[in-house]
Amino acid sequence: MNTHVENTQAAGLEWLSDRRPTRSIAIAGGKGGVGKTTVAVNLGMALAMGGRDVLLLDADLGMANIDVLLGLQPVRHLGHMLEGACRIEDLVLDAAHGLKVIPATSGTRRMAQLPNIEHAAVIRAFDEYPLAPEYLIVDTAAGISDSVSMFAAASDEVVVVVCDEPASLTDAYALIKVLSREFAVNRFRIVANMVRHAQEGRALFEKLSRVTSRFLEVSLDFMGMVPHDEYLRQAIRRQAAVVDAWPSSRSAVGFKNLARSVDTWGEPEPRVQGRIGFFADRAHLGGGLPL
Ligand SMILES: Nc1ncnc2c1ncn2[C@@H]1O[C@H](COP(=O)(O)OP(=O)(O)OP(=O)(O)O)[C@@H](O)[C@H]1O
Repeated sequence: MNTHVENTQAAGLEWLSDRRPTRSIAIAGGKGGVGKTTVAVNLGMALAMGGRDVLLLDADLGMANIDVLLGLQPVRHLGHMLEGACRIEDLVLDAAHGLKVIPATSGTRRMAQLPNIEHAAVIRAFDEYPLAPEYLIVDTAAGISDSVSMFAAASDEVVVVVCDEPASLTDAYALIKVLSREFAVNRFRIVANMVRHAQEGRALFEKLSRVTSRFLEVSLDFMGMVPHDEYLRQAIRRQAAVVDAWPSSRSAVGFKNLARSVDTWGEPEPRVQGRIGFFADRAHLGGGLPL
């Protein structure tokens, strides 16, 4: 049996169909610590275990930690590419199940405070990326800095992670407001993380929806929820994604459901004219997605 089929069956993710054109998905949240990186890593890994070709970009520049979470040892990071020392494809690391990772760096003030022209250079670098993945998952930083806004606005989809804390909802609202008013992003997918029971996830989504529908011209879709799960911490200690280390745990099941939902999304919204985007030069990929 080939590895691709084995991975899919082992993960209980038999949704596979034909190869997809590239879709970029930013994972954001406003507030720190709501689980953006956890969602990015496990969603990426679940899709990879389902046989999808996934590239995970650590865009939490300056406080990056995807490499640590997945036990990878980067030699170079995005800073080296910006200095012209290497190309974007030279940064790619191989994680389990074929998941590919582009690391950033941690503890570097220059990377945390890049000017917008360099954020744009990171996004444009993907135009030259030789093998377009089916999914590019972009883990963004906390807050509503220019970096977060630019990476989110450059993606086909924006996933907003929330949890049951008042500051999480107010920060998620602030992020959605900035992205809609200043960057014309008008569709958001909401993930409720660390939920204690199913009603809590829905209730969080509905609370956020009520406020956005009153004050903003945006559409919010409930993407799903991930339970609070101690196995996640154990997976972190093992430097592995929980979907890989404990595929039957509560959180792993939640992440796999998120991955299934991603794989059923329809066409992305057409890109706003003139805005830079990941894989904007997609004509050569034959994907036929609107630019
Ligand atoms: N569903 C969950 N169950 C239990 N713990 C979780 C869950 N999701 C995230 N965590 C834990 O919460 C902490 C914060 O998660 P994470 O680093 O993914 O958040 P973040 O939003 O990316 O943070 P930052 O804003 O600092 O980048 C981590 O210790 C993580 O293991």
